[in-house]
Amino acid sequence: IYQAMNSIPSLLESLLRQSLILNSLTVSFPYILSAAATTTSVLDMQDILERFTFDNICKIAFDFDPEYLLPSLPLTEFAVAFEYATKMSTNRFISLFPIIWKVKRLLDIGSEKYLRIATTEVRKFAQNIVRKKKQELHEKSSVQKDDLLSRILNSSSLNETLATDMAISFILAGRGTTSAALTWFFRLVSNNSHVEEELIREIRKKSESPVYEEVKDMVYIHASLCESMRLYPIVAADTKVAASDDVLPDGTLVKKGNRVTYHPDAMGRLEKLWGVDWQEFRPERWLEKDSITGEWNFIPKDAYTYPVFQAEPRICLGKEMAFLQMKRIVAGVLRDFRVVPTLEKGREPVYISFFTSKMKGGFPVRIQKRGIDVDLE
Ligand code: HEM
Repeated sequence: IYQAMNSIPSLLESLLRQSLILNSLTVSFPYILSAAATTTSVLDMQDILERFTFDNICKIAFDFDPEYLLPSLPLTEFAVAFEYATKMSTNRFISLFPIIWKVKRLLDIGSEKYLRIATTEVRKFAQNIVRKKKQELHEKSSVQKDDLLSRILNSSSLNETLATDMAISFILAGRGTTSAALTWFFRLVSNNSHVEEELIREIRKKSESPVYEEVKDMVYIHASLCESMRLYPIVAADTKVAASDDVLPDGTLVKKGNRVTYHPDAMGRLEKLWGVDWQEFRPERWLEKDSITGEWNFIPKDAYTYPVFQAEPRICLGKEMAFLQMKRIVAGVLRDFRVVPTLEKGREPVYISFFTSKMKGGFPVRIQKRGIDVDLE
């Protein structure tokens, strides 16, 4: 399993590279945005992005399209169950009196009863995918399948339970993360016209359907995404349990079994790390202008200053893929559309966190079609 895990980052990246012209990005997504641009109706951008990234991760990880991003925006029972299960599991973590949820679980009542129903629903969904995939591989053993699950099932002897757990992990890791990151990104960009102009300038230097190398090369988008995740990290706080006694660099004693939590949301707002202008959304803090060519160069921060994807040895396995996917979506959306939040002036969206963070109540926006060259003047 460990061997299979090690190959995941490059595998994910190459799978996304092959399907860079993502189906829903070329069909459903522009259709929904174009339709919204012809009316004054309000769209929940967070919901659209969640549907899109869910379809996308299922396609890449399992070669299965659940079609949650259709113009009809179908009801998503699985997504509701998944959301409920993550929320209630987080509540268990932060509960002051764990005995309460343990008793409820024992008696199968209240929130614990609903959690059981929701997790059964989630498991059933993932189990179906694994069973179908096994069947498919059995029937067409000579056919080389390119999705992640096929490769993992082919290269290791995972039992069904473990394969199902892995499928659920991938849905959890790939669904709410990039959609939440993009939600905050579009919100920040809509408030910062100079950033938006610089983004459009970069996007318009590339082709209309940028290929892998062009997407990789979009450094201003990359810096803007890093900057927006500094202010609104997707995993706001992350807890570890000490496997043995240890001493932290500042001398704090950590006993075996103690919990230690680090807080990327607090770290991203520390003056000591980011300077007096830490409150500003300023992608330029990640960039340097080449004195000869005038082009931007991206200057990464070390993972301990910016632990948004955690750090080695358990760094996010989907990091490169996530950037590639998010950059492609940003380029696709901003090239043609302007995303205009409809929150009343002065009302700030609320950042909430259940395992992964999101915008409370969704991100209501109007979509406007962008003029060809009007916006850059
Ligand atoms: C903006 C997007 C993302 C962010 C900010 C992010 C962040 C993180 C973080 C903080 C962890 C460590 C969690 C922990 O161990 O406590 C993690 C783990 C992981 N991520 Fe991501 N992630 C993102 C997108 C993705 C995507 C798209 C995938 C691919 C499907 C992915 C796959 C994984 C996997 C498999 C792990 C577990 C690694 C391990 O336990 O060794 N992530 N991610």
